[in-house]
Amino acid sequence: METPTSTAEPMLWSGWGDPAKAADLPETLRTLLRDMLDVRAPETPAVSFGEVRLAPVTLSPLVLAELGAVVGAGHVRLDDDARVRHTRGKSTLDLMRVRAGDGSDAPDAVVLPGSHDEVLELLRLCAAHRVAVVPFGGGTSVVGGLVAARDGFAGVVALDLARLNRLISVDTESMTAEMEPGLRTPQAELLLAGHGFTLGHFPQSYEYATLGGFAAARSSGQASAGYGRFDDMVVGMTVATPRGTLDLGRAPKSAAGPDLRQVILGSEGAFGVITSLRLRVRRAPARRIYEGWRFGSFAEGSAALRCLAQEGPVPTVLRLSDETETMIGLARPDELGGLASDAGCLAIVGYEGFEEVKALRERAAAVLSESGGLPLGTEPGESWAHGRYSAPYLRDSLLAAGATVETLETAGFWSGLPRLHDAVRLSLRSSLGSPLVMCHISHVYATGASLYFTVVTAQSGDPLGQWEAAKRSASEAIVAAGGTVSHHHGVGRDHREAYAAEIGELGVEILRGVKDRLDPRGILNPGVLIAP
Ligand SMILES: Cc1cc2nc3c(=O)[nH]c(=O)nc-3n(C[C@H](O)[C@H](O)[C@H](O)COP(=O)(O)OP(=O)(O)OC[C@H]3O[C@@H](n4cnc5c(N)ncnc54)[C@H](O)[C@@H]3O)c2cc1C
Repeated sequence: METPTSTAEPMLWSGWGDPAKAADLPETLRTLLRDMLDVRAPETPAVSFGEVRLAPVTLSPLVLAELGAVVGAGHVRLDDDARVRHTRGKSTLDLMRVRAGDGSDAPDAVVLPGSHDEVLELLRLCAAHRVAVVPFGGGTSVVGGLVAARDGFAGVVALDLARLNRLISVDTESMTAEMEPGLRTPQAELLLAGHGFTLGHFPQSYEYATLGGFAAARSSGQASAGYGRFDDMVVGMTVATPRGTLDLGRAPKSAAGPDLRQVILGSEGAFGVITSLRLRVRRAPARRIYEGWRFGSFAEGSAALRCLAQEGPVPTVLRLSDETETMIGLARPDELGGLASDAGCLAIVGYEGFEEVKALRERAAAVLSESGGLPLGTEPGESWAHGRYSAPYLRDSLLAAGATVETLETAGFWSGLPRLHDAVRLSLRSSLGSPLVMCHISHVYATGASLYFTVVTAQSGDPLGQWEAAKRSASEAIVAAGGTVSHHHGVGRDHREAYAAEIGELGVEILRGVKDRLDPRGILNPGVLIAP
């Protein structure tokens, strides 16, 4: 059993990430916002921490004492700091609400269990007292996955899994590691590095998101072409539910009926709390090379990526920015807003591995060249790798400057991708007037790919309503164009209606049936995934 030696700084309560890394807006971006989007400073600046309005704690002292008896009184927190930091997630809407002083979704208490058995006991108590429970990993949900419906409940607790942060064991022969859900990615990587392994999961939320959150929301990292999505990495898991324990995954693959792991993956805390994961690991690579390729158009670049995804060789990182994103420089955060003069679309192609990297790179280069790509060398790739986690810090500065910036993502089959790309852009433009809409192919498969959109627009007098309406219509456009409402962010509350449209009434009934069996009193994340 190994525990991490370092923990990251607590996340900024009103924005993203480590407060020490707050980013100023480059002058080029300020000009762009003013001249292109007519962005003006907001009339009301963000509130200070002390001005966030929290609802009074409704949980009775008796219930709080019982929770404390399970985890130890020091692990039940009622202070404003803990409550504010466990209010919602990190979507732009979440940030706007808290910056406006709205702490109405704050949990009554934050409870930190230290073992699977403690989680089981907490769930039993909360069911008995009808207390809603929000499993809380890194708090980086961008789909409203951390907001519980309060109606009919005696109160809400955030079940923070940070103390479940051990590497339990490594099976070097099977190349799997059993790890606890509260491990943040840097901690997990550090522990695995001690054994020469890596997970290879590098989402943009890398610094703060946890293993449990990745499994619960079916996350996908920036190197998914090579290492796979997080749900591909999960070979086993233990889940605490109000009805008892589920131990899933006794073999890598099985024909023994439907795979119940798939019921828990993506269930976003609505069916149970993941208390340990058995994960496939890879040997930590000795070589990493990232490079840039330019294509004449998004269509040409997409065809090249499809060719690699279908015929191989498949690089570890494979992404392609559309013309607008290439022009703004989003794929090269160090030069953001510099308005690249050469037209076309930038692809970032990365290789991680060992001796085979050289040959792989040569074979992939031949395919990319034959598909019309122009090699740009490693400089754009290194620039991308250097700035890959910095964009979320800029979002805070953009918000403060009066711009709404948000991302949304989908996936579809290759044949439907152009239609999906057009449909989302059209919908965002018709809702928002003249926003800046950028897109890249973020994850590729043999049969299709994921499209990841970044939208920047001037804030209206009601920025929350403005984005809610735009997001609703974009989700409808995605479903109508045959895409999925989420490739890797999950459902939460924000995508609930669109998800229901995607799976149909019968699909929702199946989920409701599972929930009723595992969580008969409906205490787990009420309102997330399916309507309460
Ligand atoms: C700036 C930014 C960048 C992002 N980039 C990416 C990206 O590149 N790729 C990507 O996939 N996602 C990305 N995300 C989304 C987010 O990081 C992922 O959804 C991630 O999986 C959430 O992990 P978390 O630990 O923060 O979970 P949380 O946000 O704490 O929880 C997410 C959901 O899972 C539930 N949950 C958490 N832990 C458990 C558990 N142990 N058992 C059961 N349920 C649990 C919660 O109740 C909630 O519904 C990004 C988010 C932000 C803010």
